[in-house]
Amino acid sequence: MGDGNAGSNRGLSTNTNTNNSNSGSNNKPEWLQQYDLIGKIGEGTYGLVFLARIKLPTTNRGKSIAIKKFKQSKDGDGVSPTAIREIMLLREISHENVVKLVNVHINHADMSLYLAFDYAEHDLYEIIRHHRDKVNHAISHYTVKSLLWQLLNGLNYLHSNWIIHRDLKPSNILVMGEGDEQGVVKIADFGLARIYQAPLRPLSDNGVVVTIWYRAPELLLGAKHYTSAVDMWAVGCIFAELLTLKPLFQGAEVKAPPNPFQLDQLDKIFKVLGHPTLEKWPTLENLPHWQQDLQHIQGHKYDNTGLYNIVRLSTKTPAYDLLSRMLEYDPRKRITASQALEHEYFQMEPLPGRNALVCQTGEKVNYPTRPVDTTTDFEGTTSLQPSQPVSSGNTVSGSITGAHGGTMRPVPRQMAVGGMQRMPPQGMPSYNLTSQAAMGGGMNPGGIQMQRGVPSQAHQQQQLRRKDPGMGMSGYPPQQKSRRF
Ligand SMILES: Nc1ncnc2c1ncn2[C@@H]1O[C@H](COP(=O)(O)OP(=O)(O)OP(=O)(O)O)[C@@H](O)[C@H]1O
Repeated sequence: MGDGNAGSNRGLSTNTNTNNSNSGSNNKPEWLQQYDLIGKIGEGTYGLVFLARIKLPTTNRGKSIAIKKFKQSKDGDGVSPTAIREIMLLREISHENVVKLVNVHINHADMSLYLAFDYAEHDLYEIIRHHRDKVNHAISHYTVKSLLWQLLNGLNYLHSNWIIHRDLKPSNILVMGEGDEQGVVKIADFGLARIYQAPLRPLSDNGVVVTIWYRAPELLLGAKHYTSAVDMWAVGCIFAELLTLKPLFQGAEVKAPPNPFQLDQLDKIFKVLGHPTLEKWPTLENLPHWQQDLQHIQGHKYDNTGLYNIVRLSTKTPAYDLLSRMLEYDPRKRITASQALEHEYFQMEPLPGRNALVCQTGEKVNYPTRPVDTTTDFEGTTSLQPSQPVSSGNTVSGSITGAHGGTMRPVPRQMAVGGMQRMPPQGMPSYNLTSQAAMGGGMNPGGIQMQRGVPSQAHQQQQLRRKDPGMGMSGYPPQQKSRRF
């Protein structure tokens, strides 16, 4: 990888062996033989996400893993040493509410990158969609509160470690399916924007559009520097979406690099919250797009529709109070993750719990498992075995189906043509990647322990139960210990 020291400096055993030859059968690169590749589960700005199982003989045998394959940058310069250092830092991040990066693999030939994460069966995008489109009723107060508390808890940990997520949105907030961690929230995708040093624009040219719906007003107005407050704005938007099942501010993105004036998105925000004033947000006038805002927007009359109307909460409720503090215009006044965890909303019944996927009564809530496209391999083009049973619950009996017979997600967020939802079953357009035959030299290949695979238990058969207080949560701030977790 050209920068093997990045890991060893962090006390990791980086394997800088540049032997890219294949070993074993099936013409697979050495590192890939640790896994059974099941199929593609998603596509984002930076690449494709695959479901795989650990198959080598260790205690983790059969464990589901999400492997995120990063595209080559447009100029084909691979992964920079700086990016590698960032990634190795991410390996040290460890918190129950943050998805675990379990391994890093590099294709030395073109420096393409594969990150292996713990697999989570659900995400907030799908949970919200399920309630909105399938069951047609709101998410329970207990579940909303438990999801939000855990999201804030993970975020508080990241912020305490000087990591700003920058791209929080429902699909990046994962929720564990069946098992010890059932119903536990895991923040995914943190730190990746920094790796690519592309804060507001994706490198991708695959038609996937980066959503701006969760973007903080200071960024929309051209702020150059991120602070942790941008994440809190996104959490506010997500909180509202959990309550209403609809994105709070659905603006249309202006696509002109770098960081253009996002008129429509700002307009959507101002319609709900009113136009910000210099009195409430004094540093507003220093923002690069403020003048444009004056020209384009200030003439508009914003009849403040009222956030409370949209989320249908009385302004006197703690839930509304917390939400409005998250959606405070001035980032310096916006509530922090640690303050939010202490908010009255979390002190009152129903108290948040560790397993968010149960009702307050303890009854399980069933959500569909992730659809898996078993026809797409790591190259994004060719066919895997046509139909494999997917034992984490994704019993796949076709090319793009889920356990409940659903198809791949319909066009999500602002997904444009080329996103997986519009993918024809035959596969995806290919992109530049050295053939698997050239792959190898997995970084820290011993990073995960493996055993020969056995199928994992059938999914969604066990009754979900609320976990006891204080169960095995790592990294919780001391003041949270008395909570139900
Ligand atoms: N560890 C994981 N386990 C299970 N699914 C995952 C995991 N990480 C990501 N996913 C899923 O894979 C899909 C694509 O994720 P990815 O992060 O690449 O894109 P995104 O979040 O949809 O968009 P973007 O990359 O533009 O932010 C999403 O549905 C996401 O929930």
